[in-house]
Amino acid sequence: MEWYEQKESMIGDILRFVAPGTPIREGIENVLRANTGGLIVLGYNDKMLHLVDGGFHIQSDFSPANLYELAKMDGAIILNGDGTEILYANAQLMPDPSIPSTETGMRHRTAERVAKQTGNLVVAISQRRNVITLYKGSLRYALKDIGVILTKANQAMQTLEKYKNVLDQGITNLGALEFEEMVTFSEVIQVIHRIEMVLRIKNEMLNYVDELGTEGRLIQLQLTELVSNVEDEAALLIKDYSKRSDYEPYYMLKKLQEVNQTELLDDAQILKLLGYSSTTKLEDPVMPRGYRILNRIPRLPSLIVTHIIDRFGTLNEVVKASTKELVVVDGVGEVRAGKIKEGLNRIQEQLFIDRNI
Ligand SMILES: Nc1ncnc2c1ncn2[C@@H]1O[C@H](COP(=O)(O)OP(=O)(O)OP(=O)(O)O)[C@@H](O)[C@H]1O
Repeated sequence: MEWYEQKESMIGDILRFVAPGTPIREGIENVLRANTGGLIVLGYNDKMLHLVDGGFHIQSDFSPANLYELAKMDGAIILNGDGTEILYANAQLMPDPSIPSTETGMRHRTAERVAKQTGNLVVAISQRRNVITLYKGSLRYALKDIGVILTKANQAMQTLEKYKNVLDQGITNLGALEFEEMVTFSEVIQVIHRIEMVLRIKNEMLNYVDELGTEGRLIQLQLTELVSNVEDEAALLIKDYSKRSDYEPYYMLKKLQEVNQTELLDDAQILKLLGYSSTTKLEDPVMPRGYRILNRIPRLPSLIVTHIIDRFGTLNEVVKASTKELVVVDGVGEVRAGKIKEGLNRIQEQLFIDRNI
């Protein structure tokens, strides 16, 4: 995993752990409302042992109400790693003061240092500023107000819908051109750009969904409905046009998204990833293998699609093939060959109706 993926997945784990609907979050919200402030450490391991001073040993089951009561005392509360037990309260934490901290207040400085020193999740609930800050290792994350995230998530959803429509139209247009043998790299790359845009917003939304917990269920449903097939479609597109046999399509999709994380997409980079040389021009023609279109034929198993493409090489050769020629392929009999021809005709007709170029 790349560092930012690790970071992303760690943030995701943490956000799910403290998401609305969990007992931990309910406890934290209680402390926030009570205006007492709080410092909560999750996990009591060897590293913690050395930096805890004083406090009461409690050893009780975690409940939001217990947390609330204990937060009235000064000092830190220490829970077990999964937050099901309260181990200590009123503890003084003494992390290594030489660990750098960007925080100003003592509570937050301590939280940041303890997180860095122990790797545990530490939650600081500010008394004066009404904010919850999470620390784990060197990660810092300020939880936002649920209303604010909901608004952002809904805005992102609208943007996503727009981009998804644009992508769908691009895919339709590309399909129509494929049947006409008129595809150039330019159209392929345009569709890849659009896929990247959609996936980028989708990833942003997944963070909101994590952070919203039970409050985000509706958004999660909408998100799944809207983009669940985008990655599969993208993988087929890559299989249609990639020249590389060393990359598996989903791996390549990830690679494309990595480029996306750090810099803006660049046509030449995409061409290179797809295995084309630097002399390839955008206006050069290119033939699809046919994975995308053939996979749309009802009840045609993808293994047979692969056999067909192995035999014919490109979509256009498949389209031109007679029923007799199709029957030669492993797993294709008379009936199936007829269905393939019929399916291709129907898909082509529909694409020609839906295209807008
Ligand atoms: N080392 C520590 N161990 C345990 N608790 C601490 C430690 N340092 C500070 N606290 C707790 O934090 C409280 C507030 O400290 P301080 O005002 O300096 O923090 P802060 O980061 O500015 O937080 P806030 O925004 O809540 O004021 C202290 O009263 C104490 O309960």
